[in-house]
Amino acid sequence: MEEERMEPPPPPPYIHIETNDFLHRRHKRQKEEDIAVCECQYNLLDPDSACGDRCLNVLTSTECTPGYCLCGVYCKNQRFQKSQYAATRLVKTEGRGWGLLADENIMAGQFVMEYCGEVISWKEAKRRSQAYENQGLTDAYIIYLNADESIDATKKGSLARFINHSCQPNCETRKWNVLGEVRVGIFAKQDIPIGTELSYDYNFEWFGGAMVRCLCGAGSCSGFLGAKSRGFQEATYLWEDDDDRFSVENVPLYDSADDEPTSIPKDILIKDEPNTQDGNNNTIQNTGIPIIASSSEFTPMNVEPSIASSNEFTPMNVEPLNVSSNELTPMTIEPLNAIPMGVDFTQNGSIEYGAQCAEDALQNSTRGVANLQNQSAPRDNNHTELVAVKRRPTLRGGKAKRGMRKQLNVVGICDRLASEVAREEILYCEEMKNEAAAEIDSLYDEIRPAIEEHERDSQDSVATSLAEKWIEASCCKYKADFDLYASIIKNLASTPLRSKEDAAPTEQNGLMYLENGP
Ligand SMILES: C[S@@+](CC[C@H](N)C(=O)[O-])C[C@H]1O[C@@H](n2cnc3c(N)ncnc32)[C@H](O)[C@@H]1O
Repeated sequence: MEEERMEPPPPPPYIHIETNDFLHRRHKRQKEEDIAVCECQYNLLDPDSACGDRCLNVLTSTECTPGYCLCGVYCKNQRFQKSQYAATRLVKTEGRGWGLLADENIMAGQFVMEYCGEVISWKEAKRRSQAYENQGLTDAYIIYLNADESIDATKKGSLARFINHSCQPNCETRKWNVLGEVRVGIFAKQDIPIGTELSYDYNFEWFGGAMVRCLCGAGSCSGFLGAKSRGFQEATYLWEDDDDRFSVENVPLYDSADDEPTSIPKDILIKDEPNTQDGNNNTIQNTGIPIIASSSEFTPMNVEPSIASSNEFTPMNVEPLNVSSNELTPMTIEPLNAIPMGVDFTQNGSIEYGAQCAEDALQNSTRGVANLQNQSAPRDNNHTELVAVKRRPTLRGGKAKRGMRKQLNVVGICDRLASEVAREEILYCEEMKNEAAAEIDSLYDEIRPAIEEHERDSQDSVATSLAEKWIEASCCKYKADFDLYASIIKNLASTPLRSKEDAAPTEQNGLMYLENGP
């Protein structure tokens, strides 16, 4: 007698959508001048002529705009718009909740489906992520869309929300420009036989959530979900003791025999499937479960021999300025601030000269540069006031707020110098320093969005050309600082001084004034 199979409880309800729901802004309307028109012309004898791999729009991950493509109805480059999804089915997995199987043979490069959900701001994503965690939700569905926005498929989403993570995935996410909006698609990285579980690497897309031990079973498994994502690095949480889903004992042992692609024989699937793909905004209620495989018989992941993932992020040292400008180099950039070389103020406002002071300053300056080169280097915020990887306080209007520090009263110093030439030299150096500082400030406005984008979405890097400009401007600023301080020291040491009474500086704007001159 056949043993009765226990039906797993259905997935928690969610609203099924097949286009993104914009919560914090309107859907962009594509302007006519922004429409990219390809040069394809449909040729009956060559189906690929209608916006296949050679189409200029396809090559730039842009979908053709209906009415503007000469191939008309034959255009094959409107897959997001037409929801041309691969056939898939839901399955209950062992230890990883629900997952999605290929329900047809999927070809390498094929568009599998769009990751749809609610488009929310990055701030809201952070808030929601925390709220979900507080509510005890262990499954996280928020992914990055771009520098400022995320897609949350927790309450509303497409079937892509069920695709689990693997450290050796058979799919990947790709961003496409569709009618002026960026949309995230799941694409097959390789041929995927029917019945194989679909997976992609969450590392670069996942916003994070409760820290979850990865059960993908791959030989090169990184141990945790999104282990390389920023969400993971920022995480401070631990999983519940009694949540055996995340316990070490339940991590499946890797056996290379499991590397063979597995598929679920159709006859073990319970055939009672509500159609979750037909149309938008269908609430999937607990009543209808898509085709479900018994968890005990299901060997889900199609694990491949261990090869380093090509999109693995490796922080790089910043090379000298002769790197080709069109190369993209992931890096952390820290704006550099004035570091007095050999001159400093003591608490009572007097100037101190001396080798130790100069050496400290030099060390701090070198440390600032070292931080540019090595992301993991400890940060010394005393001397690197604007640290790109941290959110900084801003003034109204978005301008960076400079840290409160004692300033060199150049005018006061010049007042004490008897020589006009010496005064002019110092004032000239100060002007150079101010120009270099202004250059850094204006460059910071340019580089900040790029840094933030890089920060939030490791796939996007700060362009090397921009990084080069930043490094160059930082070096100029260092040099200008150095020249100014060197000039002050030289002239103070070698030029006659005026008496304090003649020069007595007054206090202005809370600036420290030279009181204890020789
Ligand atoms: C986008 S959801 C995927 C669908 C989910 N399994 C479900 O039942 O709805 C991501 C969540 O699935 C689980 N998950 C995905 N991949 C996993 C893996 N390789 N190991 C363990 N849990 C995984 C984690 O709880 C994660 O937060």
